[in-house]
Amino acid sequence: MKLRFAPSPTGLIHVGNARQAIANALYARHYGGRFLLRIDDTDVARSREEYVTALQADLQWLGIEWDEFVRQSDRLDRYALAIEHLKATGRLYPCFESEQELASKREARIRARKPPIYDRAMLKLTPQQRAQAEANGKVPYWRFRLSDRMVRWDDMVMGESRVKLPSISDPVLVRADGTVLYTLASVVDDIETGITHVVRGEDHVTNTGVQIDIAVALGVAADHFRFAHLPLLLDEGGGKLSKRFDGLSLRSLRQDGIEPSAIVSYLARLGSADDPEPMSFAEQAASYDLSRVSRSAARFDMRQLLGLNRRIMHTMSFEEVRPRLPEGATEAFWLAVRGNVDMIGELRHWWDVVAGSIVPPVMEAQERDYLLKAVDLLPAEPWGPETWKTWTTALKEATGRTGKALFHPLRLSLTGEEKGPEMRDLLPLMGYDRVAGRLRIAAR
Ligand SMILES: Nc1ncnc2c1ncn2[C@@H]1O[C@H](COP(=O)(O)OP(=O)(O)OP(=O)(O)O)[C@@H](O)[C@H]1O
Repeated sequence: MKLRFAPSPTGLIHVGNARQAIANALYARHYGGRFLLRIDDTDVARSREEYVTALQADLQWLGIEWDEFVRQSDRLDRYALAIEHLKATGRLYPCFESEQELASKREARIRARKPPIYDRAMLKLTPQQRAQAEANGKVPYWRFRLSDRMVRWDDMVMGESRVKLPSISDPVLVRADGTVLYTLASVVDDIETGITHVVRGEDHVTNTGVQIDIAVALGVAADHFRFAHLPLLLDEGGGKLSKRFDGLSLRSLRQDGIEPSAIVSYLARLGSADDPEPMSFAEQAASYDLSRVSRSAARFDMRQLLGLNRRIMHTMSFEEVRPRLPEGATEAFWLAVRGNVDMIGELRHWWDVVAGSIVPPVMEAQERDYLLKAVDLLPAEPWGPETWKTWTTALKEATGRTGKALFHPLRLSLTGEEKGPEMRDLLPLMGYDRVAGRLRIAAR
């Protein structure tokens, strides 16, 4: 068994792409198969080397390892051989129509209430007409003559699937400049690199019909590959994700401080019958089941991802996170805050709360005396976990305040936040001078 993830290096990969990478890698690991990373860079105008580097780094960050690596741009000679074969067997035919001619033919067909597919006019070209076109300086591009049949396959996610080839235009597989299109390159690669299972997005369903036909023309059986098409992942507003908009790229989630295992755990189970659970890659692989993925589109839910992230962070040791903590942050700080933040990015603020400075909150005038009293009653250092209790008990006795009236003005003055980690843990980290100073500022 061998699977592959085949992104085009045309932008930073997003959570939708990552969902496919994860599905392929987990399925391969689950069955002890191999996993190949293929860079689909036949579109020279849009492919960029920096995105190849970025996507490898992003996948490695997720914990995805590949057994083999190939690039389509290194395999052009293989495609040339396949092109020769398809020409020799009459499946590729030269075309000379311009974009404009094709557009007006399409309009004419729509007006005549016919499906706007290519009319195969060039199939009827005589050798003389072709020679004439070439003598006039025209260079052909090449279309693949699709079979007149229905292609069927048993999709591992979508179930019984079919594509009616006669209702699709014969696809262009070779451009006039001789470059190959993805549709052909992908089939040649899948055959020659020994891919057995093609797991990809639902946007490829029609492609699959065409590619099965091409694969058969290249000499393999119609059921040579098993296919799984996962529904596309939509953004929170129900829109399509794109490599061109950075919003849900792995890079931006990483910069926000989301844990890679939260992303893998979330995407592995998204749209499936099983709730996402924080697990390592190996644990995910052990329980991975493609047949439990739903056929309907899944929507990315940031709150669910953050919920998982929070659970994962809660169990992380100081040693694990140390390199990503603000400079100088101690283990006591990590233990105090880790259960109260959704992502590492939020720690900067809490470090400023205990060791730096914060924007002073605006307090109600009637809290003034209370806050000054709180300064008076601050216990002398050294402070420990019991200091908060000792202090607030003394304040309660001196002022008669209880509950929210007792605690809330203190938390707000000292942290600038309504909620957050336990004050019991934060107070000793802040120290007498910072606490007294903040209370005095808040009382102004
Ligand atoms: N929103 C999405 N949800 C799930 N899978 C997706 C989504 N968008 C793309 N994919 C899948 O990601 C894989 C990599 O494809 P590809 O690199 O062509 O992505 P793409 O985002 O469609 O790229 P481009 O925008 O450059 O065409 C394919 O299996 C594709 O089906």
